[in-house]
Amino acid sequence: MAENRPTPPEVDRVAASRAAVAARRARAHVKAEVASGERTALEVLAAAIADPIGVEGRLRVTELLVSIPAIGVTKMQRIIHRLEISPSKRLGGLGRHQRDRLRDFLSERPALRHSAIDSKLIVLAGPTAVGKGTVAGYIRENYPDVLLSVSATTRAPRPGEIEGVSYFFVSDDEFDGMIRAGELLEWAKVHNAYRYGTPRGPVDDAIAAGNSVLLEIDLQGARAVRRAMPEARLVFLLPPSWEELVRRLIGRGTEDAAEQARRLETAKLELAAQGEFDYRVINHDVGDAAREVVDLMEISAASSMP
Ligand SMILES: Nc1ncnc2c1ncn2[C@@H]1O[C@H](COP(=O)(O)OP(=O)(O)OP(=O)(O)O)[C@@H](O)[C@H]1O
Ligand SMILES: Nc1nc2c(ncn2[C@@H]2O[C@H](COP(=O)(O)O)[C@@H](O)[C@H]2O)c(=O)[nH]1
Repeated sequence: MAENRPTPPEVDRVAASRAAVAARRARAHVKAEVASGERTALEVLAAAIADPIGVEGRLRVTELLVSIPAIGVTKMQRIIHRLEISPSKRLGGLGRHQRDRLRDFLSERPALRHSAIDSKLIVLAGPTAVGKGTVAGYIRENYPDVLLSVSATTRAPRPGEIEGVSYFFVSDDEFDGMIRAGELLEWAKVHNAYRYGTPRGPVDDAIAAGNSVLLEIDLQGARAVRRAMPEARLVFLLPPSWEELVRRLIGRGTEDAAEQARRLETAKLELAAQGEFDYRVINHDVGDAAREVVDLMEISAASSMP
């Protein structure tokens, strides 16, 4: 059976592919150790410096960074750009200055060791014109530590609304594409009219980085988030009275009479569902309501106010 034996080049190829699999496993093991906190990224960097062609030395900088619980892909890309390190660089192949910059970065940021458990996801819902957008805007202006999710919508911009700040204004086809690509954490057709959805990426990144996130969405969206992320805290914003709600809707003047009537119909259903929420906040005064919502994230105003 000697003729069935692999010829020497084949033996080389088999051995090389086994070695590659073993090396990949070893690198995965190092990443798991960093992710679980068994080893710090600094310790891994030190091992790579001591042995540039060992397991740690073969690890890419990008792989090391995303193993750290507080760092998602977007944040990692920002970090390597700032440290002027190419995404293909392995730890063992870093130049002295790059190595020093990475070491300084890792040692100066103890907060990076915090896990996603520190983050808070707050969902702010409530009937039309209660002031959700106004309160969320106040939080964006005055509490910069809170990430305000920017939704995608198929409705047209209102005067003064800004693309990428108020919403991502997309066509029906683009919205379909986002759903198909799994880019939305939740989405709903609101007031039986247009579709609205929460882009998943920025929310995941913020939570992975230990930051707090606020979603200002409708009741259907709040229910969907509760199913997907049971740790989310659901806040229902209430008007001081029904009459005041109608006054705010009409006073805003952004909908015609038919749309106002449709929204008030939805509002009755939404008000009836307030018992499903973890907290209720009455929007008498915008600043007070915003503070109550932020307090639920346990972010101290002193550290958050500019
Ligand atoms: N505390 C408040 N006191 C008085 N007016 C308010 C208060 N909060 C918001 N408003 C006003 O109420 C109107 C509706 O507010 P806003 O557009 O923020 O509501 P919304 O809940 O986001 O509505 P929708 O769900 O329809 O988008 C706006 O004209 C806003 O200026
Ligand atoms: N389920 C979701 N609802 C959303 C989202 N973004 C906004 N909304 C809600 O839509 C209505 C109407 O908003 P408007 O700006 O047209 O007045 C309001 O209740 C919002 O809270 C979302 O991403 N998902």
